[in-house]
Amino acid sequence: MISLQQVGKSYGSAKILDDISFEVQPGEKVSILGPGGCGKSTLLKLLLGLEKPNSGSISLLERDMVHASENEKQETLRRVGMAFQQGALFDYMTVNDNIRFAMEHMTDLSDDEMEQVIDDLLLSLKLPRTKTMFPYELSGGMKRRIGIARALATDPVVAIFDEPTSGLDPVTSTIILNMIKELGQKDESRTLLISTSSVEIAIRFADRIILINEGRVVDDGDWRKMMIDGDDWVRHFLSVRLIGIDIEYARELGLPDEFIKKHW
Ligand SMILES: Nc1ncnc2c1ncn2[C@@H]1O[C@H](COP(=O)(O)OP(=O)(O)OP(=O)(O)O)[C@@H](O)[C@H]1O
Repeated sequence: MISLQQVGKSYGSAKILDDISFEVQPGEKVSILGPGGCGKSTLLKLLLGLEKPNSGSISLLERDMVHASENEKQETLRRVGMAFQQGALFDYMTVNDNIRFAMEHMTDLSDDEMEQVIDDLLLSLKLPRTKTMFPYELSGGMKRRIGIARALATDPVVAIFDEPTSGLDPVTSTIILNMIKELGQKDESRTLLISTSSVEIAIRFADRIILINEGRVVDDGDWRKMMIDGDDWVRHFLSVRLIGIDIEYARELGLPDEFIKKHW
């Protein structure tokens, strides 16, 4: 489904990604976690073929994204939903037209079918009244939700969300996180990837975390295991942001007993 092998990327003399390798199987839910500036967005851009790596191979839905032509990439991206952090909506289009634009380009739905999908999505987001509004009339959280709705409107096999909750308040973050999770639960075969610098968001989203630091994969697997068995940096990175949260919430998140006993 997704495979990166020994991928490296530099901008000028700055090495941004180094020897990145991992695979994601169909239906997997994965959080790509790492501190700000560690290279997460760059990694997603490479995966989507929006940028080229300096070395290594990248395959998405069986397509070699390094050597594919623009047409071949577009063909593959028709089956992929994506919402980037700065994934701005088109300012001059209404919410309806923003979502419709994606569907017109990426699906073969009829006008009526598109209308139905948009109405259903906006209803499930509790944003039906935004349909005829322009982006400048929406709050930051609403725009983000519409951006995610747009990524989902095409019913993608793989959906990729870059920092879906950054800069949003906890309540809006939870709404968005649940929205993406529900999407996975509705169709278990759908592969979902998010990137985030929030440990809490990462572990709430998926069991599997690919942990990146300074452009390298430092750990990959179940976060509960990482909390106990990871190296010093991994354990520190995961714990420092969680220690001190309410103990009930710590249990709700599913933090391992051993971890709770040690830190609370
Ligand atoms: N086009 C570019 N030219 C030069 N440097 C770049 C370019 N794009 C990204 N970088 C640099 O690459 C590094 C990684 O950036 P990237 O946006 O991938 O990280 P990130 O982990 O997504 O960070 P954040 O969570 O803050 O968005 C940063 O130091 C950034 O300045």
